[in-house]
Amino acid sequence: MDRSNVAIIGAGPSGLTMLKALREDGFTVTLFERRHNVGGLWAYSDNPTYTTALPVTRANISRFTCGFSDFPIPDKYPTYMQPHEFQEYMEDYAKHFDLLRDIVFGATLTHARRNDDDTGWLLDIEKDGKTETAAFDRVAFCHGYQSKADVPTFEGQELFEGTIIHSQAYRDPEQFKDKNVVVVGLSSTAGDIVPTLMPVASKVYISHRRGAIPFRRYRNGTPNDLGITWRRRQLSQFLQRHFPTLSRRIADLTVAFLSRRAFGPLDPAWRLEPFPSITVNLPGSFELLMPLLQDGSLTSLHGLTRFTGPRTVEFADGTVLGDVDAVVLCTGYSADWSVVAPWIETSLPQGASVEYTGPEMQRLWMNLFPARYADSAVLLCYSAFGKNNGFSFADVTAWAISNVWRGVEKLPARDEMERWIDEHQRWVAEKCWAVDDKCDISMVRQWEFQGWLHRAAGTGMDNLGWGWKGWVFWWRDRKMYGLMNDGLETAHAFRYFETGRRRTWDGARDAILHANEVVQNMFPMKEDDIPWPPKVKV
Ligand SMILES: Cc1cc2nc3c(=O)[nH]c(=O)nc-3n(C[C@H](O)[C@H](O)[C@H](O)COP(=O)(O)OP(=O)(O)OC[C@H]3O[C@@H](n4cnc5c(N)ncnc54)[C@H](O)[C@@H]3O)c2cc1C
Repeated sequence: MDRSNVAIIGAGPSGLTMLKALREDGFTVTLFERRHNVGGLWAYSDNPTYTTALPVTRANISRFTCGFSDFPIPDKYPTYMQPHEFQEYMEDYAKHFDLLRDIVFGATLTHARRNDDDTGWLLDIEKDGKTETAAFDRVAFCHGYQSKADVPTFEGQELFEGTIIHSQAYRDPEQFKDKNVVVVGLSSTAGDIVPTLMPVASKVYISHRRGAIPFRRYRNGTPNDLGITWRRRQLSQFLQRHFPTLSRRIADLTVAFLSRRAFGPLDPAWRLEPFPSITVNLPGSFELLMPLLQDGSLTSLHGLTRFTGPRTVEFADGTVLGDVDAVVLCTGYSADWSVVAPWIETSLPQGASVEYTGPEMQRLWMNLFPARYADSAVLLCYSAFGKNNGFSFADVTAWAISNVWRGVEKLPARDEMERWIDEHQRWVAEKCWAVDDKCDISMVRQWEFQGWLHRAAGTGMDNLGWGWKGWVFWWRDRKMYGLMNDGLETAHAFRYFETGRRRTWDGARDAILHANEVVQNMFPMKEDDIPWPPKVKV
């Protein structure tokens, strides 16, 4: 195969599935990972510059819908997995498919550039203190869309003599023993960190500019994500496409209703409301944080505006705290573009009907391919908000990319991709900025993205549901038709539909049946039997 020598950066779920898919399709692949193990941010690291899930973090989707497509998550794991369990699962996945032989651990990509005749890539890889340059035909950048800490700067920050750290560097609450701590940002990360601070710190405040949707993992004794089926997903995409305002309204009202029902009345003093729109902001995992607001031990404050002295902090409503020892910034992450900075193109949206004041956006077709180098580079660090569940998204994306590079799936011409990017950026600006001024700019139009993804990947899932081929499948295998459309949305479905196709996995049917059976036997649980969180006060 021509141009078959591919480098992959990062051994998280995206990089692992990319390695597997490309190797199966005949590419020669080398994966560079700066950590010493697989698992991405689920592999705990002490390095304060690496994003890491904390031991207290729990997955926000259940194990039934988030695994790899041909490697079921074993029943020994809890419904909502912990980081070390995900890491172990990925380790087992890598061993099972013999992926480790193509991975170079402890190897950091510092710089990627085109070679002199513009036919391939030169990668500077640092390992054991030495940097060497390696040449590749193609590169898949899977180094994480949450690899860089978003660190705001505040007026008067230089006056402050306490500690200011970003959540990326937060590991041990003991450093905050007996301190007064302000946590900035009301996010899932704050939802993880605040409860670890409470037992050791003297006083903890949470400062936030806007509300947030509190998310509870179980509803009526059943994991929330089990309510999402392939058919409902398609219906929601249809509504989003043809009736965007109505669909946003329905989604927001439903979420507001469910959040209030899950946590009881929300005190205005917590300032969780007004909720941001779920269509541009994900809900927060606050199950451990909510009881702290409810019993008054955690105080909600307006957005932090400036520092005015060695320990003095001022907030948007004029509140001043004069005894602050530390500020923990839970202000989010973005992709680290520094390694690709010299050649990745960025731009501001042009011609949008709203004033866009956000950052420049990377110019990527489908949030994946730089139009100029679509045949030799892909960046999985821009995510696709509202994507398929968990790791199966990485799986399906890897198949689509491999098909493109094998020449099985054709991409549009470059100028068409550029036009799509212009229009996409306008859409993001209008969708986000009309609703909120801080939202995930990695969104894609799901009806368009999912259609392309599944067609390009050859899963056959784009034909399920109401389409003609879906009815043929209904005729052929009614039980599976029902389970794949209206049952659990398992990753294995992506390997079943087009029996006999390249990606079909013989174990898919049994895995789908088994997962549906387990779920039916396990749920709904009685309120007292729900294992996580330990107890929710309502
Ligand atoms: C705290 C937290 C909780 C989350 N919870 C969930 C959840 O519950 N469910 C869910 O689906 N998603 C969750 N996510 C999203 C998470 O990003 C994905 O689950 C997933 O880890 C993304 O996979 P990835 O392979 O794209 O990136 P990552 O997991 O970030 O992996 C990227 C890898 O690239 C390596 N790398 C980075 N730069 C370089 C370099 N220059 N050279 C070499 N290697 C490099 C990193 O060391 C890392 O191993 C969470 C994210 C965070 C931060």
